[in-house]
Amino acid sequence: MAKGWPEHLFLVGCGNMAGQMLNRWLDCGLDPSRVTVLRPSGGPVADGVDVVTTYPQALAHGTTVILGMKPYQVADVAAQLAPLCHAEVSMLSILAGTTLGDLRARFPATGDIVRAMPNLPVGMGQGVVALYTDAHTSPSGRANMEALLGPLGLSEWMADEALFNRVTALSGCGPAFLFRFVDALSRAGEAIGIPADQAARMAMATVQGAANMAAAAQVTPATLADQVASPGGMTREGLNVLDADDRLLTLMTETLEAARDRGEAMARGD
Ligand SMILES: NC(=O)C1=CN([C@@H]2O[C@H](COP(=O)(O)OP(=O)(O)OC[C@H]3O[C@@H](n4cnc5c(N)ncnc54)[C@H](OP(=O)(O)O)[C@@H]3O)[C@@H](O)[C@H]2O)C=CC1
Ligand SMILES: O=C(O)[C@@H]1CCC=N1
Repeated sequence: MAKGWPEHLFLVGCGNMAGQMLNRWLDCGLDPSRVTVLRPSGGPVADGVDVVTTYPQALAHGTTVILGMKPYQVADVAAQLAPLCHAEVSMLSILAGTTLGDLRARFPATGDIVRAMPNLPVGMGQGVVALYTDAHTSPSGRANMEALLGPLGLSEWMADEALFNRVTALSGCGPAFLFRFVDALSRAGEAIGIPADQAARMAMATVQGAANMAAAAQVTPATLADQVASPGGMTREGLNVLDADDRLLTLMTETLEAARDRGEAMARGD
């Protein structure tokens, strides 16, 4: 690893998620000539990045492989990729519901293997990346992955792999849940009579401003909500709807549980 970047980066799949990661790395100074992307379509990725549709003859020492295809493709990919892997190859998997043990079994000769769960805002350097590895990964391997993932946003090691599907539900899937919320806020505004285009603009700007404020605040989001709500005023009436029988909390808990359970089913091969 030189200056925080791997000598070579080999991405297997580069769609919505891995594409955001790569864009951020390139924006932050990764030399595109170090990057090879394997994607069946062969479509271009970025200036200077080599795109291939078949596997190379070998992977050079110092290569970091990113598994960025769909989880159900791991068996097909391993059949072709595992023979190329060796102790001087590191691997970062972003496959949801695919355990480290499964990866070690499919890529037994690989050196360091790290499981990561990013989310889409990594493309802006404002993502969240959960990480997990085992004792087979060297301290330098951990440090190298931390350096690679640093430009993507907040990254945190999980102490227990059992937490991985749970954190995937929260931060990996989380952007989709927030996008739904923005859409619902906008459509609810329209439902009470605000012109649709204005409701959409104002909902988006409200969420953006409120999220930025919450991130910078010295108090919790729960306290901030109370600061908006004047006693006897409008906000309190609205919060009473969200809070009745813990309605919003229950909805969010059920949402995360459903996503978590799907990850656990995927890990069982269902
Ligand atoms: N989307 C998200 O928000 C998140 C996704 N993930 C994980 O990221 C991974 C990819 O998801 P996402 O980016 O949404 O999916 P996409 O469908 O956008 O991208 C999949 C990529 O895999 C490539 N591909 C398809 N078949 C193969 C194959 N047989 N061998 C190698 N590559 C192949 C595709 O090639 P081509 O470009 O040619 O079509 C494409 O580049 C998943 O494992 C998912 O669990 C993790 C966190 C968040
Ligand atoms: O939906 C999925 O399975 C992946 C995992 C997190 C976000 N997308």
